[in-house]
Amino acid sequence: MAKITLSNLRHSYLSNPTDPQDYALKEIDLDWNDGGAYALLGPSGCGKSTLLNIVSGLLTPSAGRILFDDKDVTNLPPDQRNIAQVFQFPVIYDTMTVRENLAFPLRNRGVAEAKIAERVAEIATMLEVEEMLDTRAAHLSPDNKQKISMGRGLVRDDVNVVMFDEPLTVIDPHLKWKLRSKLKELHQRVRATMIYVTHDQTEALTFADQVVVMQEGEVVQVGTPVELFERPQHTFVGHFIGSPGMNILPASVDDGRVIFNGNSVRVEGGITGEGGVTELGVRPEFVSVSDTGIPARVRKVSDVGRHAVIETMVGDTRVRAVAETANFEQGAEVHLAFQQDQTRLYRDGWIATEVAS
Ligand SMILES: Nc1ncnc2c1ncn2[C@@H]1O[C@H](COP(=O)(O)OP(=O)(O)OP(=O)(O)O)[C@@H](O)[C@H]1O
Repeated sequence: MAKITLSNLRHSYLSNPTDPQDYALKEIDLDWNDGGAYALLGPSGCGKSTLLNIVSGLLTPSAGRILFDDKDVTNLPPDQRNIAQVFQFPVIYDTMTVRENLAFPLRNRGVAEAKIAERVAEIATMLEVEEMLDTRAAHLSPDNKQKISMGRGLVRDDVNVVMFDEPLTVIDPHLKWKLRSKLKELHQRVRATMIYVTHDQTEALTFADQVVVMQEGEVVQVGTPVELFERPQHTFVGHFIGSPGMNILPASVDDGRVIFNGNSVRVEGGITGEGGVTELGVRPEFVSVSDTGIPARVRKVSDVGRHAVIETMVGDTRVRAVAETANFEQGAEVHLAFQQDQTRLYRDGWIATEVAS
């Protein structure tokens, strides 16, 4: 397995790009460590597939370099990069048995039969598909087909990286969580460098130790699931991660004080930078409905099981709070309190407060 470095990477599908908007990837600098579990997370069109195709060698970037273990592979074709890929739809041979399918990538490279048998048995045990080994792939359910497709991606132990491109798309929702946790377990066992591409936050946060969040061709944050939740570096991350996402509220800064709808709000620490569009960010989990604080009116209450989401209006701005009970009347006049150490200021989307020391 290898460490992967993306250095000053940019890509445009246009022949004469001039504007930043002409680039599908704007400027990417990333290090993926040997043996790490990474996710590339972002909405449709943010550049995930472009980045994946550059790593696999299907696409040559307009600028920048890709290194595997510090060796420049930017101009190497895909077959010389030694990468395993698992796609959205299962790639298996229907006429072969599961055993033959799993053995295929090894047989193709002339691996000795004894070693193939050993490795196929190992992967089959990990995937819990031993009893299917002699079944023809055509007879498998879609989720089992995708499991075997994953097995084919994992069976070689000499690849630089295993890349998963939205691998759970075809899986029934009630089976998704099973395969999701299976993949996490597989990573812990094989310790290969793995990159998992998805637009689904749950899949990314379950699988990865480090999540790379992308928006409009840019990386907006690289962090652990906890870091992305607790301290979004950009309002996009706050909004995109969490359910419901972070409250992003229009605010102004007046003589060092942050004002939201005429109310002074205390933020986590010192304010940095100047100018720009200023907004407050506070997750619903850190907003409480209380007797004192910012006056608000309850608009809607949704009981979502273990807790309730209280949607309130502060003037014309919607603010959501997570509460233990759904015991609030629609239209009721209430007050909101923001937990100070979880309340941040953003300027032009980027975080502009420091953690209090
Ligand atoms: N072959 C292409 N030619 C021109 N533009 C392209 C091409 N492929 C992608 N793009 C554009 O590049 C940008 C990034 O697309 P990309 O497919 O990498 O995003 P994505 O995050 O993988 O989205 P999705 O999940 O929908 O595949 C988009 O604006 C897209 O329209």
